[in-house]
Amino acid sequence: MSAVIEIDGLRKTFHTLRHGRRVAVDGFDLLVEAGQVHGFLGPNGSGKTTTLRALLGLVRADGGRMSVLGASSPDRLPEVAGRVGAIVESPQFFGNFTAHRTLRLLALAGGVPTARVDEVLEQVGLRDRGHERVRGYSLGMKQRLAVASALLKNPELLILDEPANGLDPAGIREMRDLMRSLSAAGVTVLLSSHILAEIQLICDHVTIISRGRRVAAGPVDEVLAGFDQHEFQVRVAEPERAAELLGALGLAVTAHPDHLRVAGVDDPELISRTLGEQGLWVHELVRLRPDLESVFLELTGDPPHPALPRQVDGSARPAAEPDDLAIDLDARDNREVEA
Ligand SMILES: Nc1ncnc2c1ncn2[C@@H]1O[C@H](COP(=O)(O)OP(=O)(O)OP(=O)(O)O)[C@@H](O)[C@H]1O
Repeated sequence: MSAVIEIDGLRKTFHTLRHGRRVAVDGFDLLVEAGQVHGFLGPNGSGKTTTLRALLGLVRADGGRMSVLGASSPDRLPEVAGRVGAIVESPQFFGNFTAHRTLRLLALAGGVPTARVDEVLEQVGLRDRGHERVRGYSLGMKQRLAVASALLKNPELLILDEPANGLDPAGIREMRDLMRSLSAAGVTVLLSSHILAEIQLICDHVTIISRGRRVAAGPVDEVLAGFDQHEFQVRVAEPERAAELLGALGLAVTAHPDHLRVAGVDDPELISRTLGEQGLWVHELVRLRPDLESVFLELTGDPPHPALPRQVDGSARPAAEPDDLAIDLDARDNREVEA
């Protein structure tokens, strides 16, 4: 498989007036191959947005090498820009415009045939609502409109920063279905998120970042398998006796109010046979598989906490920290103080 995104040893440090030096990304590596739906997972402030911005030439890196679709970034980025759709900064839409008009204007500005507008509206499931004003859209619909705008160029690679952030369960489901259909259509997707269950549902590969560093990477199943404790939940009539019997086999048994957890088991038959031979009948035996949540906690030591929604219309932007407000470090205005 060919590499679509390669990041090798990326470093970026910001300098703020109050806090001084802030290392945002610290020797970070990322490899995204063609056809992947790749999750870029990390807690708030771990460096996801900074990485994506550096990759897309929106902020200057201090070190490391990056390439997108084989072109080194940022110097040769213009050569491949037409093949990449990205939503890293929250796009602002005019509430008075319809989605159709919004996309038509973007298509005209970008030299894209306007026939593409209906296609992308169809692709993101907004075709029936395309002639309504954006003002009346739900957050999920605005997110889909943002994705539609990134799809206008028919990109081979789609980069999305927190596309599911702030969405309700129905919106998250819609976003998941959209990502799946894009992937089926051959688009490589890199999406950042701190919604672990989402990554698990949407993505086939994942890279986990913590404090600016990669802490795990690989196929989602493999990353999870590395954390499998071979653990089972057991419900049985006499849990104390059962715990003794299983403990005597060298298994790690922990008692919970209405069940036992038994770790270190390769074959669950060992549990049912051992207990059955002693007349203890198992009435529930469930394999406990690790989910990304527990992997994430173990790797980062930092529970993900729900961020404020990063809305695509900018109406509910997260409050900036007071020191950031004072010197306005928003890189989009090129007023950040770089290392
Ligand atoms: N323009 C800036 N000026 C100063 N510090 C910044 C700037 N942008 C990011 N940082 C700092 O760099 C670190 C990484 O931030 P970044 O936004 O990349 O994290 P993130 O993983 O995208 O977080 P979130 O999930 O909250 O968006 C944080 O400590 C952040 O405060």
